[in-house]
Amino acid sequence: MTRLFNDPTAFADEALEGFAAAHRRWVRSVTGGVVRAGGTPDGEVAVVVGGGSGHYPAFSGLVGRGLAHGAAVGNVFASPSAQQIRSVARAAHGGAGVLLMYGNYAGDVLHFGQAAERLAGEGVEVRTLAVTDDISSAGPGQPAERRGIAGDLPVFKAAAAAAEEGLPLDEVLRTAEHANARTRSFGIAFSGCTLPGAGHPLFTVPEGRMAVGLGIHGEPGIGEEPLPTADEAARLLVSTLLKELPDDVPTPEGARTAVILNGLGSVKYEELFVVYRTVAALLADAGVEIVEPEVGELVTSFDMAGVSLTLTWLDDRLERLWRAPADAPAHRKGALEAPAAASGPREEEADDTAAVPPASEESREAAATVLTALRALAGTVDEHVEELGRIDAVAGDGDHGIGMQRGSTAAHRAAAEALALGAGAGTVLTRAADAWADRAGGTSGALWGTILRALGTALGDQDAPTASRVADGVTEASAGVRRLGGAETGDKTMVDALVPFADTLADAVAAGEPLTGAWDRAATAAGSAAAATAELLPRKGRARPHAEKSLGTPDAGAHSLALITRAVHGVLHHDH
Ligand SMILES: Nc1ncnc2c1ncn2[C@@H]1O[C@H](COP(=O)(O)OP(=O)(O)O)[C@@H](O)[C@H]1O
Ligand SMILES: O=C(COP(=O)(O)O)[C@@H](O)CO
Repeated sequence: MTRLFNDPTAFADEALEGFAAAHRRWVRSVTGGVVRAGGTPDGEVAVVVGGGSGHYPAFSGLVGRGLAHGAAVGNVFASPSAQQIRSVARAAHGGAGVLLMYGNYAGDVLHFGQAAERLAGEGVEVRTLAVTDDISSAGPGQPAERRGIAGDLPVFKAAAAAAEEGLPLDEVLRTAEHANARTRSFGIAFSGCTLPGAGHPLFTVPEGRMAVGLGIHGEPGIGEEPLPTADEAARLLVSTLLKELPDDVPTPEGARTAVILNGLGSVKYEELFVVYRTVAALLADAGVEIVEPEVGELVTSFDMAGVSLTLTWLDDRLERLWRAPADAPAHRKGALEAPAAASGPREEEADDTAAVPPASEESREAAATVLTALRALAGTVDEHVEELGRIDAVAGDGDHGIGMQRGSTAAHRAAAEALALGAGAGTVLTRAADAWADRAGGTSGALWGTILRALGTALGDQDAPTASRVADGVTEASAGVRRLGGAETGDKTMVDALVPFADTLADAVAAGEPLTGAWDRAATAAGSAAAATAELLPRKGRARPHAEKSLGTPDAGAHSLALITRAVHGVLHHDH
């Protein structure tokens, strides 16, 4: 249960504010997150990490000398937006390039990827690395599909220590890739977590049972077994990880590992120590030498009761980096030398959103209808916020309602501001697109940003918004979402509703049907397709590791898209 909060939608922002106020010796707040208080030494590669809130000390608590140079911090269980990441990366950049590091979640991959593109376009040398240590999230043959959990710490640290040694960007990246390839985690859980403001946990584990193969977003485990003793838990964790050694570690005998026994939020330190006692003994029995173990909370999931074991199989180089001194709010070891010279805080950019491009009278009239449609969109999301969260919690992380609400509210507000400045339909939509992606983060933030932007580009600020321009915009939105997310129909994502929506609209408009009737037909197609996703097994996104659990429940993103298209039809219908 999360008891202490004000407005649940402000929880992440308020927590970050308090964190920064309490840790001024280490960090400085910037738009989108925090950077080291002392800045990045000139000429040093900056390691910028990030992810959703709800995982403290990941990610802000890992910013400090010997560890990350900055952290982009998203909403609860949602990736930070590309804009936040870009802002933190620019503030952390010490002139030698930036390595962006994050867990391998759909929203993170989309937003960090977009941020990397923007930074590169601005002349910042940038590389990305997604941590993939959780062996329960995909088989050994699909390492790139695995998600990042407590293995974040050793992989981030290897990269940051390599940066501190003065290595160039590509060497820092290679070091991070090597550390990631040699890091494996596995976990178990006894109860799920409750998001701020929610009345019940994202999942429950029956009395006397444990979930095996946990995620860090209260995702249910991939299996269930009887509740173990501490020794049995230790045996399960160790034996599972010893069965999957990295390719270049032929046997545990004589190997050396960094070991992390991580508490997920409500397992007591003493309980962790009781488990660690046996973990250490079992590893010793297998001939493994433990190097500087960590037992405590390093990547959490609110009040989830769970524990995970991480092993990073060391070679001489990785061992030196793991042992290197660090001084971050949540991870300190060794003694650091005097800091190298760092440039002062980099200026935040001025807000250039005031002026809008000139627009024709026709386009400004259309912009008023767009605003009404965005109001209806936000209204239907508000009305269904709990239902969307409930659907997402079946096999995902339960935040779809909250994310859509933050995004659609911000989009409506930005659109209203642009309209008041005299913007045309295209600019109103592109401002709404940016606001949605920037405020919401998460997978749906990136995808809805893409949808609104495609529509805005198709409508422009000069021409009349004809039915065929709208249909072209929706067709481009459908292509853009598939390009960005890599999902196709049948993967159980919003694409399953978006493609039939776009295709039906385009066909009806091409057949000469007026926009309102064509949209009606398309919204009906989206509704049926969204309902039919209940019978699909997810192949993308957060729900994938829990495929069977999601059978019988539609995809949250497909359902919200269908609700939105129907609400927008109400506006078109009313207008004509
Ligand atoms: N690769 C993808 N392409 C298109 N849509 C996706 C993809 N991955 C996930 N989704 C959609 O995103 C929805 C979840 O959105 P959101 O709650 O923002 O996710 P998260 O919490 O994982 O960031 C899913 O229900 C699905 O419709
Ligand atoms: O949830 C996180 C980011 O992934 P999404 O796919 O946006 O949910 C975050 O908590 C871990 O980085």
